[in-house]
Amino acid sequence: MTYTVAVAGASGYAGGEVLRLLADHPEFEVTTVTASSNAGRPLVELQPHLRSYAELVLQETTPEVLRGHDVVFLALPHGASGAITDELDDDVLVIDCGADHRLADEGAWATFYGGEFHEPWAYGVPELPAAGGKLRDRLAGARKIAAPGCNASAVSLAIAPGIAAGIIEEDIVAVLAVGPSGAGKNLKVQYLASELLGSASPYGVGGTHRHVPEIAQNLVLAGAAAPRISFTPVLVPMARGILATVTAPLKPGVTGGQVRDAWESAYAAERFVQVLPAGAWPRTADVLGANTALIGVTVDEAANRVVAVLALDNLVKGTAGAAIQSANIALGLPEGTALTTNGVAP
Ligand SMILES: NC(=O)C1=CN([C@@H]2O[C@H](COP(=O)(O)OP(=O)(O)OC[C@H]3O[C@@H](n4cnc5c(N)ncnc54)[C@H](OP(=O)(O)O)[C@@H]3O)[C@@H](O)[C@H]2O)C=CC1
Ligand SMILES: CC(=O)N[C@@H](CCC(=O)OP(=O)(O)O)C(=O)O
Repeated sequence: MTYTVAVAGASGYAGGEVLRLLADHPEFEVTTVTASSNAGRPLVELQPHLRSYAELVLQETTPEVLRGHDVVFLALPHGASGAITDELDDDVLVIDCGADHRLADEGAWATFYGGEFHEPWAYGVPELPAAGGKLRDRLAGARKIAAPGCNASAVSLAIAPGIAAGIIEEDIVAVLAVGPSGAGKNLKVQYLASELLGSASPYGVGGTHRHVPEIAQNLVLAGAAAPRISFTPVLVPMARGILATVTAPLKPGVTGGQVRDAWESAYAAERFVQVLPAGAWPRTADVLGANTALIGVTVDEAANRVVAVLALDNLVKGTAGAAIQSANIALGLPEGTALTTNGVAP
């Protein structure tokens, strides 16, 4: 069967990546692409690397334009999708790459985002441990899916095995090296090459970053009671990629062997989340363009902390790949359709 697909926000980074991956999807046919200020322009003017879509012209992002498709991917700024999703039919599969349908806690939404609150949807990180199973179970048959924040998925996937196994304290410290494409095609001065190159620049420091409540929500799903999360992202000069270093204290008596077992068993059956052999550490260069998250894990004996290091591509496993993987699950298609574990190197 062929599903007709609309991609809203197709002139942006996340929408562009959805399109790049969907070009290899045998069951999805993209018939409509939309934008805002760039509506009316040919898609390839904005996305010159997407040659297979040469015939498509960006339309306005309205419910009327998006209606009539089997699947709609929304890659709009947060706050812009809620009004549109309210107008689409219940049986249409909608995957929102923005934050509007991620949080269940209205208070957290008001604190970290503000504006109108929208109901939470099934969360698009299939491999996350949740209540003895995986979030994948909640995506099967879903028609409304919230794709994750890229930093939130990196931190959550890195540390959730320790929470699910009950072997770490709920006192998480995460420091991330992140590429500027996570911020979208943003014209802010801090994303200029002259500001980024040759520097590492922290932002969202001190518990203020919007992904803190999203990570907490994920870890509660994995079995935490009231996790404390210290989260510090650092912009570094690489176009895309996240390297998350996440640590937490071990509960008394927990051994290195138990840690390795917890991480390996959590992801043993997963194709897109892989735990590296002891002593091996992931690099962002190994996951660029791939839907893979790679994890290295060890115990720092002197500090009595587990140290998990995870690399993913913010635009693939952190957004567009997660969105497509989740859509595949929702429709009962092979989960990895149009997705690869192979990166682009060097
Ligand atoms: N970049 C990343 O790594 C990740 C992004 N996301 C999320 O994906 C979404 C898109 O992000 P990203 O692609 O990075 O952002 P971009 O800024 O690159 O793209 C934004 C897109 O939305 C369109 N747009 C802007 N304003 C409006 C509006 N008011 N109504 C409708 N469309 C509008 C733009 O159109 P035009 O070009 O015409 O202005 C463009 O197509 C965001 O919610 C983001 O948080 C999630 C995880 C990771
Ligand atoms: C470099 C940079 O600014 N990155 C973004 C990542 C955004 C993301 O993951 O998406 P959502 O906004 O949809 O949550 C940030 O840290 O906010």
